[in-house]
Amino acid sequence: MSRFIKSFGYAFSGLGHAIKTQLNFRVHLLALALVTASGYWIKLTITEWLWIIGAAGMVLVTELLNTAIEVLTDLVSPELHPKAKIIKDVSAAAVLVAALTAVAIGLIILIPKLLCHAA
Ligand SMILES: Nc1ncnc2c1ncn2[C@@H]1O[C@H](COP(=O)(O)OP(=O)(O)OP(=O)(O)O)[C@@H](O)[C@H]1O
Repeated sequence: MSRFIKSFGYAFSGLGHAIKTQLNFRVHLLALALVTASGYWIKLTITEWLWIIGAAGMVLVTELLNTAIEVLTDLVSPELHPKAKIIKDVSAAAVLVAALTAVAIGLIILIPKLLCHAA
């Protein structure tokens, strides 16, 4: 049981590292806070919340994996290397695709509801 609890500690330590070192991760958390506040204000349905949670989770997970991949790349290839560049660029592209998908989902859900609310 204590090993199980310890593994949570390691995971939270990783989360703390990403929050401390990754500006993008903090920006994603801020965006999530804003979407959550707007979601409460415009009273999203359960289905709409599920889409928002799924999209946000996908962005945060890819950002965490990107952070891990960057650190691993720096560890195994401290010197500049064309393959290290590809690894980091493709990993960053994964975050970009996840973020663009989340923005599209967010806009499709939020814009019509915000317009209805404002009218
Ligand atoms: N070892 C390397 N060899 C070749 N190109 C690299 C290497 N390290 C970084 N690069 C290039 O520089 C870009 C930025 O690298 P960097 O390590 O600063 O990543 P980053 O995304 O800015 O990380 P962070 O979010 O931690 O600032 C990479 O996407 C890659 O194109």
